[in-house]
Amino acid sequence: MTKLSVNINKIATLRNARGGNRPDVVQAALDCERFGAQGITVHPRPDERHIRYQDVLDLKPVVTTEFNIEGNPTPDFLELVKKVKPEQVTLVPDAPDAITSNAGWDTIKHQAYLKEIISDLKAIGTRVSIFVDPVVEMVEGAAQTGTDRIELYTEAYAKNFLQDPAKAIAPYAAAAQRAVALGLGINAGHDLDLDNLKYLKQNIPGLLEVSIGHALICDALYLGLENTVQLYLRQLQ
Ligand SMILES: CC(=O)[C@@H](O)[C@H](O)COP(=O)(O)O
Ligand SMILES: NCC(=O)COP(=O)(O)O
Repeated sequence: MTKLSVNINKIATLRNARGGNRPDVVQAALDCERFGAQGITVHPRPDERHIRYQDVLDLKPVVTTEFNIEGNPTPDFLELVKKVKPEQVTLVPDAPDAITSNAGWDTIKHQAYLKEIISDLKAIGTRVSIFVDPVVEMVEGAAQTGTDRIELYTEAYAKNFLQDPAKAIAPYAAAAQRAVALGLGINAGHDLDLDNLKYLKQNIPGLLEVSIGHALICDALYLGLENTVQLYLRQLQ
């Protein structure tokens, strides 16, 4: 079974646009769960452009599915994660000014750095996933860090899917096969949508979780949040 974790970053983007509490991020998370989402993902960036650290603190006591916190493991981020103790933390190498996540970890160059951070996070009982490109050597490096899972960075897949699905999925299938052989759990995310999700699911055996935000929230503007969550869930059946 592949779980759908709804990333609610863009709910917070809309809320922050006017300075009030509309839409209510906590209520949106609870509604996504009520509509069938099996997880809630947030990515509190250093500039708090969307999800704020306070949102994470407000969400933790009320989220009843899996709570996944994504971010670059800065001291402030790690302090927040250790305070909240989510079911999962997903480490990404984003620069503070990145417009969005745009690369996976170099798990060979940063292996010692990641190994130490992952050990600390696992010690608090949080599952750790790290964001990686679909490159077998990066998957092999990830296995050496002690991470529980990898999250395959699917921007390239999404970009190439419409033109040539088989070519787009090939590196992901190879990376996933190596990950399974190394005992790593497989998550995936970034730019997944209603066009490309089913093919990804069909071609990545053992895919445990997809975290989807931008396209899902955009779709919900036209199709409604409840309907949209259930449309995404149907792609994973
Ligand atoms: C890691 C990843 O690809 C996404 O989870 C990321 O959180 C998207 O960030 P923005 O919502 O800021 O684009
Ligand atoms: N880890 C991917 C995620 O949480 C959402 O990415 P996107 O769907 O907003 O591109």
